[in-house]
Amino acid sequence: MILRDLHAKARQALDPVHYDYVAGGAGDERVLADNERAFDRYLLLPRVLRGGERRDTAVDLPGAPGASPVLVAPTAFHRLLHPDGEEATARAAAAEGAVLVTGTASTTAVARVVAAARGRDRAAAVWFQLYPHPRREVTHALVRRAEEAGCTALVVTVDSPAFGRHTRDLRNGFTDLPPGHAAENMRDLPGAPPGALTDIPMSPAVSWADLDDLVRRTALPVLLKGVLHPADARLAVEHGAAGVFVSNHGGRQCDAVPAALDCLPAVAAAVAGRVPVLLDGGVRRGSDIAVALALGASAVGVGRPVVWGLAAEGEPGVRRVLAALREEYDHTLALCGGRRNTDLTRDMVVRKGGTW
Ligand SMILES: Cc1cc2nc3c(=O)[nH]c(=O)nc-3n(C[C@H](O)[C@H](O)[C@H](O)COP(=O)(O)O)c2cc1C
Ligand SMILES: CCCCC(=O)C(=O)O
Repeated sequence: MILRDLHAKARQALDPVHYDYVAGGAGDERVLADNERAFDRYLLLPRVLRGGERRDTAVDLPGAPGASPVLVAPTAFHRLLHPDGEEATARAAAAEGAVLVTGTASTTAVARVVAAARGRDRAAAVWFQLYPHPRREVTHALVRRAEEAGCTALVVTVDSPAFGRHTRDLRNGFTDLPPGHAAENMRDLPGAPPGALTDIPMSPAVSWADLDDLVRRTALPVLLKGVLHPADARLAVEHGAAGVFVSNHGGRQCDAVPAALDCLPAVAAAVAGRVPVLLDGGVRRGSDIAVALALGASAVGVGRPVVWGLAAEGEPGVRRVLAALREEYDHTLALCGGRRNTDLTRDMVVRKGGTW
């Protein structure tokens, strides 16, 4: 309910073109719709008489011990959506104990984002989402910026060998950031001065060799974001990834893929507990988190709900979103007879209308 209210408020507050940028997806927005709908296809089967007075929902993630199971997924251009921008998001995430995945396409430089988070909680974990650049030296410069800023992991987005065709943006002609906004992490790097959306270049030539190069080059754990095929999940582990995000980019890339949730069980089986599996796409309720964790995720990311909270109310809005999800999840865990996240097991999820 809180999430729905904040979404409505954000819609009122935002320029319709910017609203469409956030809300929209690729193609006919089939995947966008299915990400949320997928959660309606799964139900929880609680266990009884085995809970406890206290619950512990914290999870140990790479570079983020004792984190909330709800992460802030990377979303671009926060200053476009609220004047306090990424720094407000960072303070809110830190206050709620949530890992912030800050993006390459940030309208605030990564050093300032991390400083804002650490100003609120000295132990706050900020991960840097990286779009590998077609020129390796630019990728390396971005990684150095993230390392120097104090990020504790890299999240390499691998579902974007090409820019997504966002139907609403094409219709609205949304190609440039308004004056006064820029992708600050790209500043003073080789390439065009950052102002157009496509100044974050994406390359179909990025390969596993580039991942190997990154893993060799940085001491930070490297996670992959945008893995759907179990064979790729296996390769990711073999190439040294410290975690895998099952994600279809919120329905913004290929509009003919399964819902993220539907890909989770096979990816979790392929990874077989060797590294954490995370999921994003369509998570809107505490029970969605419980279903994802039961199907093999260690934690979930939320994208649009965080942006709606930011656009509607700034830092307090983001806090409300993260707190509501965490509290609802904790309540669901209690109702399922669990004390820890790992008490939610595969057998406690059934398909609607059927059983196992
Ligand atoms: C407005 C917007 C911007 C995004 N920008 C990025 C980005 O820069 N890098 C990235 O890896 N994913 C990006 N994503 C994808 C999110 O990280 C995430 O995968 C997706 O939003 C999750 O789905 P949800 O919005 O249903 O929670 C973006 C998503 C949205 C909605
Ligand atoms: C312009 C950088 C890409 C942002 C993005 O990933 C998205 O809008 O989905």
